[in-house]
Amino acid sequence: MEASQAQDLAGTLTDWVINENATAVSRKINCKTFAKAVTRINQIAEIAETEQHHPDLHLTGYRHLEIVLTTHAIGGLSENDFIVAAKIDELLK
Ligand SMILES: C[C@H](O)[C@H](O)[C@H]1CNC2=NC(N)=NC(=O)C2=N1
Repeated sequence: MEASQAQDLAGTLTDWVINENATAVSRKINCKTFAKAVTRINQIAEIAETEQHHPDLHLTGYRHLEIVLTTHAIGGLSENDFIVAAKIDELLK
């Protein structure tokens, strides 16, 4: 999709940031424990498998999870990224 459309959609997702060239959106969550972070990863994996659209998940500092969504097939953002982002937001709220 066009960068301007991606920026508009990203603007509706308050907890996500869009990168400079509008090719990815990301959200960071701080979990209380390593085990809770791994539970989140598994819940997000289930959404990804259902949607057949998969985020990059970075678990660092043992309990800080960054979720990055981009559509690898096009090297940019697609509607699928925003669908998965909304489902992750629903999970986390
Ligand atoms: C066939 C299969 O659905 C595709 O290869 C999917 C799988 N999940 C994917 N996830 C993401 N983020 N980008 C893709 O291009 C992608 N491709």
